[in-house]
Amino acid sequence: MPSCILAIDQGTTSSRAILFGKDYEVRGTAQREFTQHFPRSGWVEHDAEEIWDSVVATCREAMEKAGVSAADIAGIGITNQRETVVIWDRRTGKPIHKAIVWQDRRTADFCAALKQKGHEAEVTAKTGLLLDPYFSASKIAWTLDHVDGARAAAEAGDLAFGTIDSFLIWRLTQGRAHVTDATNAARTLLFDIHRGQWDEEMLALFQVPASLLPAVKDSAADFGDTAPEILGGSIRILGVAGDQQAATVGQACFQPGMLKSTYGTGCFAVMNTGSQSVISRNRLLTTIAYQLDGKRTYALEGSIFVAGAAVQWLRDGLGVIEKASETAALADAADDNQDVYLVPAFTGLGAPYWNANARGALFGLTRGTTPRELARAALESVCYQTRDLVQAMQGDWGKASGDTVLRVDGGMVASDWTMQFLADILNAPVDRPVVLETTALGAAYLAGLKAGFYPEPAKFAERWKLDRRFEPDMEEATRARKFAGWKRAVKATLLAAEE
Ligand SMILES: Nc1ncnc2c1ncn2[C@@H]1O[C@H](COP(=O)(O)OP(=O)(O)O)[C@@H](O)[C@H]1O
Ligand SMILES: O=P(O)(O)OC[C@H](O)CO
Repeated sequence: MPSCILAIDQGTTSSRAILFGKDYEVRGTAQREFTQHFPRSGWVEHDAEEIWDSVVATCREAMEKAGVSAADIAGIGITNQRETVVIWDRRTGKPIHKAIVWQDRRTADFCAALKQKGHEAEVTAKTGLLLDPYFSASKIAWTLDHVDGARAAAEAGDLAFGTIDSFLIWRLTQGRAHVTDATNAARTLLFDIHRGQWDEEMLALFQVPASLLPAVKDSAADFGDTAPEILGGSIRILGVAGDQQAATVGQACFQPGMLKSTYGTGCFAVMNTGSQSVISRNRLLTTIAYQLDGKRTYALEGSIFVAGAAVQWLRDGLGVIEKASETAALADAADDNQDVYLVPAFTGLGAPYWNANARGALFGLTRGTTPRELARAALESVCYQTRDLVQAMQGDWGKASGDTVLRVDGGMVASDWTMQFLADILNAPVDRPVVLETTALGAAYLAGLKAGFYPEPAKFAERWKLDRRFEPDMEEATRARKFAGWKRAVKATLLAAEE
């Protein structure tokens, strides 16, 4: 009898494999970071081969640690960094270019030109997204136009496009399945989220041949079987969702109005809006939260490109910390009389500003500014950005106001300091669950649901357990002053990005 589900969480900075048992307990886990390539300002690439190696290695390691074999695994759930583009040759399975990562802004001009021609309204109406380089379509077009012979090969049907889930499934099934799920398709700018189909007009607009595209399935579906030699036996792939959607599932945000925010490299707030696809008036995205039995559940999403990445910058760029966890002590010791703001627009600004040309800025520096104030500014910037998103959501969805409770997860929520400041600046409670690996859990749940290993959503929701609730504890005047300072800093950053 199978005793667990294997979740593959292929994130922006690392790949993880986690085995979950019948009671959602973690039976084995492995994690591997991989190389980030920054070939030019605003460009971010990954080596899809390195990603593949990291995924296989972590799966094998987690299985070994848990002492399980392929026969013990009821199914695999895959969750992934979204939008990132891999294009490979169907004949060899080899990528034709490095993966262009969601953070990459190289197609900013291409998107701006389409916007200028007035295409954004139709794009948003169909896809729920905006004309921004964040999403896959312009990155696919770029690859086809910059790799020798790629466009001709695509037109001849020799190439395949996929987000990371799709690429991994292709490799795991040794080319037998070219598939994705609706949540990942919904991030490409090529998918009509209302009809649940690839859209001819979007394909024409972005000059993407239909022959490149994977088949789109439910989030809990039969995605193919792994080739036996990879994990020591064939395992069924039964769940797939983009990582933010998987976290929404993992946090059991199944009711309309429920809101989660995940703090990894970036930060993504997703609110379930049920069967209703709410079109935002505040520059949020409309997306698919999950699709089960052909039925789509929609969500509003606010996407911030830099959250934990600001902490990584303190560590790797400035070298002022050695470990991410040092930021809390530094922030605690920061000088209260210095109002230092970091606007971490390293790869532009996401929701609700959507400015691909903006670049990061620091405000309020004095001779007395030290790494302490920088660390505090980095942590605070993540919280200010969340408040921007929550306010935008409240504007779009009245019910999320007042008694909003935010369910948080992701690597950065280990920071109590950040979570307290988040509650303070939102003036709302912040709930951190016991299980922080909600992304992987969500993917495991989808696979387990399909396998009949896990029960229906309502039962799954009952197991959600609170680790700690952070209650707001800041004077209104302080909150207002600090947030007004943030707004001024953003305004100045946007001004500096104007030509
Ligand atoms: N204690 C901490 N304080 C602040 N930031 C942290 C802490 N622990 C981890 N982080 C940040 O969280 C991020 C890692 O989160 P994770 O969910 O693993 O990201 P991803 O899935 O995007 O790779 C890193 O950017 C790291 O800097
Ligand atoms: O890898 P993460 O957790 O930062 O998530 C990346 C998002 O899916 C990008 O849209």
